[in-house]
Amino acid sequence: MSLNCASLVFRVPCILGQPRRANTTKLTSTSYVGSCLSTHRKKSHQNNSFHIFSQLNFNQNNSSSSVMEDKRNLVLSSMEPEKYSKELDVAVRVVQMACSLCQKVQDSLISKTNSPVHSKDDNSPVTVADWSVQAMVSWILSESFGCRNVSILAEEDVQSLSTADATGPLDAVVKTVNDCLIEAPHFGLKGPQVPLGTSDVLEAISRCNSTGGPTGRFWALDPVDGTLGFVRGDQYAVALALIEDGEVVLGVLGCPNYPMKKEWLSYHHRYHRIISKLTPPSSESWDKGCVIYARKGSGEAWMQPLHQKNKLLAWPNSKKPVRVSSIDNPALATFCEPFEKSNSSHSFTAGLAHSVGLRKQPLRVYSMVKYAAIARGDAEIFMKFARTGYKEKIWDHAAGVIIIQEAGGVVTDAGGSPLDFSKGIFLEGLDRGIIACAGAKLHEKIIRAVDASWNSSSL
Ligand SMILES: Nc1ncnc2c1ncn2[C@@H]1O[C@H](COP(=O)(O)OS(=O)(=O)O)[C@@H](OP(=O)(O)O)[C@H]1O
Repeated sequence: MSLNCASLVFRVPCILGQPRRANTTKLTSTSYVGSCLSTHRKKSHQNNSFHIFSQLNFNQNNSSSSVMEDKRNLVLSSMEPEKYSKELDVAVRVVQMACSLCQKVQDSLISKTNSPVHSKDDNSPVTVADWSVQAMVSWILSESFGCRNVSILAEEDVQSLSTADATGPLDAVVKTVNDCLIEAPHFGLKGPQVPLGTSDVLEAISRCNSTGGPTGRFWALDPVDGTLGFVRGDQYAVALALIEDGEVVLGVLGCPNYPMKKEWLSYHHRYHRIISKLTPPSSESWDKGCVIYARKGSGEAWMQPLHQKNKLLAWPNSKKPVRVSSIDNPALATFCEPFEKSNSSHSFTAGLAHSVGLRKQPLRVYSMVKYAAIARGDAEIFMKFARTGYKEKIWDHAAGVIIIQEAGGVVTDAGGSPLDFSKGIFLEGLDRGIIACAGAKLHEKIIRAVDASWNSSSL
């Protein structure tokens, strides 16, 4: 694995870990501004330390040896790579690989040469891509950090794939995983020396058996988020987050069909495909798809284009910063919500939208691409109100939440409390729904409207 360290050598450690907010704390505009200020302070700290480093070099010849030793120690301690830099490097590369894998499977699904759609016990469609991404990510993370150091909580379980009537899908998964891993060097990662066998693939999937919790470190993976969008040829995402002691510290979101023209988000992806076929390829290689990522406490979120076939992944050279929109006028704001009304009450959000003065039609998009849209500044609000009794899973939100927060936005439950990733697989204690906004002003308006509508309905 070639870790890109060039940019790290002269950088000082970024102070991670903002003070943990108690789960009962409501997020207000003041706490939001507070988090922006702490980010600013961290940046000043970085600049100061860089200054100290230059100063020490300049004075070196005039110093006594013991003073020089002290200074050298000071410099060495400030040259430590940023925390989680290797984890972020590997996570971005492996999500790039996963996007490439998914694109191939989705293309074959659309061309109908074979049909990789299968049914899980709960009748939701699950694809070869789900299992293959999970196996591939699990294998790469284990190789990069050592099996014993990697704990993964992921969506797919191995049982349905290892039964006798699943030999067709299993063979397809093994082939898909190996076809993907052979490309690992293009992504700056090391693949296996010999192709993985069936038992290796099953083992990689079954290794993702973490149950999360408040202590220790684990990865949360949704191999293909928005399965319905995926099988319909529309939006979906690959989501990978690193959670440490109950806090999300890294988030990486691959969005292979994210259109570069934001208006196209509201069109069915079929339209994008037809137009792409009708128009000759332009010199603009970045026409759709991106990987977005953020590290806790950095105050920054980034996106990069999808890896180009047969090229070496140029990362982080190709990254661009993303920032939430500055629109705080509800009449100009775009709000997104789940595509399926069974996943979120469209009528309730329509009422809320009306009461806070949102005027635009809702943008219904599958998967965590909605989080990406807020982080990139293409939409201002995301609301999800699942039916009573449904428990949100952490892999459906962890990566998106940290990316929006570091891009300058606010994410809470509908009562204004932060989402709690420390309670295992589910977002326990979630109050009614999830609200993500580009800014504190819009967020407060929506929280107030939710409260008002709840109170009036209980009268
Ligand atoms: N009943 C119900 N209510 C709420 N949420 C549910 C429900 N059932 C499933 N899920 C989870 O929602 C994930 C898809 O959420 P989205 O916001 O992407 O919805 S939608 O696909 O746009 O309709 C979906 O993710 P995937 O399974 O990865 O597709 C599920 O984790």
